[in-house]
Amino acid sequence: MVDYQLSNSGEPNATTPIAAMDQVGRNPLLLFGPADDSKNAIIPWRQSKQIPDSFVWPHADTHPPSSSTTTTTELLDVPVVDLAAALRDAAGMRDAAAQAAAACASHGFFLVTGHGVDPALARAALDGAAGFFRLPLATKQRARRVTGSVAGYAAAHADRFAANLPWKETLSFRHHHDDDDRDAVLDYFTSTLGDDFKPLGEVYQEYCGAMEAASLAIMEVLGVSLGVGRGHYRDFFADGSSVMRCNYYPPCPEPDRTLGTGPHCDPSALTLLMQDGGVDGLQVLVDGGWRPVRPKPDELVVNIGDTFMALSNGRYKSCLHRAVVHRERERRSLAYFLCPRKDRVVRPPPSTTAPAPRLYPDFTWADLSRFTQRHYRADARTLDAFARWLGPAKAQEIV
Ligand SMILES: C=C1C[C@]23C[C@H]1CC[C@H]2[C@]1(C)CCC[C@@](C)(C(=O)O)[C@H]1[C@@H]3C(=O)O
Ligand SMILES: O=C(O)CCC(=O)C(=O)O
Ligand SMILES: [Fe+2]
Repeated sequence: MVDYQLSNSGEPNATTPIAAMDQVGRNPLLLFGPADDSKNAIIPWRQSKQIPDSFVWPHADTHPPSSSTTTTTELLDVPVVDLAAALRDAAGMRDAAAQAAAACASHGFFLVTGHGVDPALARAALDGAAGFFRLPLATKQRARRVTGSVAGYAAAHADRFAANLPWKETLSFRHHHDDDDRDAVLDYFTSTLGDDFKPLGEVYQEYCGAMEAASLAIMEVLGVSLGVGRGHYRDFFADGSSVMRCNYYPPCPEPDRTLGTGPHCDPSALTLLMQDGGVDGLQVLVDGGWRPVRPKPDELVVNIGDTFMALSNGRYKSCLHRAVVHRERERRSLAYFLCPRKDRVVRPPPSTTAPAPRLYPDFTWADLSRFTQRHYRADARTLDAFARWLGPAKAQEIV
């Protein structure tokens, strides 16, 4: 357990994380110095009153807009799975598995409580993201994402796409166990951003560990719910190569014409999402309508992704979701994308396929990750497009 009390590293300025001392002695706040929007103003898309054309999304994707008062934007009554109860005894596991099964078979998402993530750690991770995105662009660019890699800082993905740009900045990094690297996240922060970012790297190293532990516990529940036992999926993901992403959605002058994240299914297996302080943004497509999801502060949002849909032979649905933005309010979220080790073969256990036919060919996470980083922008149809991309030879294997 790291102490979130950060040490002062040199003169405080807008690029240097500094400690937030408090009387209690364990204040998780990370402060990066005063917000200085003049430094961020060099991000051209945040300057004018009208959004640039490249940020305008098709009507079909933005409709109904976030400001709409139609009934489709009513909050959803989402099942809440108590993870602590599931791990405590057989009755708790039975209840959790039944709730998860119903949610995953219909729209692919549910909420989780009892996940064991220290609230101070969660606060430090959320505040750390707030501080990072307030930094001058030049500092954030030290971690600039390079083509083909999922890791790095990206402003609107403008380096990758020419149209339908998302109104967001992101910082992503891998959480993996390759070569027994126990501190992959921490090493990423110090090697890309510099030693001043060690405290922030420590926070995210520990946060990723907590997210992984919660994800593996959820995998036990999903294994029970699909009748393949607690260990099947848990073991499959135990040495995973996951991705953590901090999302920042700035206020937007025309929120109804753009999106923070367009309609998509996550290509990964499972997503654990934490949203910051009371600003709605995540919407899930249920029965043809976009429905906002507003968890309580101690709840995580869990989405099934394409890789788990394949691992359950389509019995569990990859969740179709999007994130809307606001005129006055900024919003942050933290997403932990659970992924298998890169070379693991994604193949559903036999009991999920018989008598149903196999729906997707065998693939590795390395292949699907490459597909989304180099060939196809993940959307609502990634898995089908990927199966076609793998080619007829692969398709024949599944008949
Ligand atoms: C493997 C990944 C690709 C994306 C990041 C992770 C998991 C989710 C994917 C993404 C968020 C789905 C929507 C489109 C995307 C381009 C985005 O808006 O960021 C996707 C990510 C990506 O390719 O960077
Ligand atoms: O910010 C959100 O609420 C959702 C983000 C998301 O869907 C993603 O990063 O994949
Ligand atoms: Fe997503």
